[in-house]
Amino acid sequence: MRSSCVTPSGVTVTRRRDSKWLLRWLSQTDAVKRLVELVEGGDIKQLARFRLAECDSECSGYTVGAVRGMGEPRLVLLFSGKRKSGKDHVTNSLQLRFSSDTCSVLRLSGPLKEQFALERGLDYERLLGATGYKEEFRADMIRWGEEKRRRDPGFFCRIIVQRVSQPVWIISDARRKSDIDWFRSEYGAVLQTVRVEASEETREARGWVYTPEVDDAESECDLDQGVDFDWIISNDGENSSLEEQLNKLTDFIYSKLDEFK
Ligand SMILES: Nc1ncnc2c1ncn2[C@@H]1O[C@H](COP(=O)(O)OP(=O)(O)O)[C@@H](O)[C@H]1O
Ligand SMILES: C[C@@](O)(CCOP(=O)(O)OP(=O)(O)O)CC(=O)O
Repeated sequence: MRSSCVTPSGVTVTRRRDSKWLLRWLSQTDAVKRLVELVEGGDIKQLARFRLAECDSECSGYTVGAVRGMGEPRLVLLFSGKRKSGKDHVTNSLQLRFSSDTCSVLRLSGPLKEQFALERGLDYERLLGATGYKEEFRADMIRWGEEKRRRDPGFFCRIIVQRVSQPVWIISDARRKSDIDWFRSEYGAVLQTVRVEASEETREARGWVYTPEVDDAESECDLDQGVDFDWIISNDGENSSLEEQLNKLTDFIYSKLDEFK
């Protein structure tokens, strides 16, 4: 679509530099109504890939955010790594390099922990943290999640991709080949796999203690072999080395975003 156009009925639609759309219209209700008409009428076909998100008043117009569900991600980075390798640290650091409109971190373990906490009367927030609380319940959570995945391998994958509005998705915690297979089948054209690695010494220094039924289970080992990762991040040494590796990944992300400008 051109960066700006006026529809036959006089609505100016402008694509802003941050890829949002500015609708110059008089009221939010009218803007929504008009947007639906435009999309349904095929007036501005490209707008069909977007839906109205939060409307904020700006120059008496309204912004329209790109929203997944109707839009597709431009890049999906699927991270994996053993526990305490630094998946959360690395994915959070990467996200901080982008605006919250651009990049979202999605966790497969999120809905798993939420539902598990509900069923067992546990503290969901504490399960999200990197403390001993999560470790106390990890083996049980693994078993619980495996049961769900056995019946439906895409169960958690489908939940986390709902209603994501950003064009860049960072999935922080693929653990099984079935996770990679699911994302490959849904988003193969824009998928990049990223492995975070750290030595056992480093992981121990971060609190890792070998635990049978966890560290020898599929959850930790399924991706040890048989996957040709697109990116490998070594998260052992100096933070400057991590920064350098993240710089390369960041450049790659921007290059993918640029392709759509
Ligand atoms: N490069 C790093 N620099 C400093 N602390 C790190 C680094 N990588 C990981 N950590 C810390 O190590 C711990 C485990 O990392 P985390 O990202 O939670 O690992 P994972 O998600 O793979 O289990 C966390 O306390 C985290 O802050
Ligand atoms: C039951 C789990 O989802 C728990 C995962 O919790 P986190 O993703 O918080 O774990 P680490 O970051 O590796 O420490 C594992 C699974 O098998 O699905």
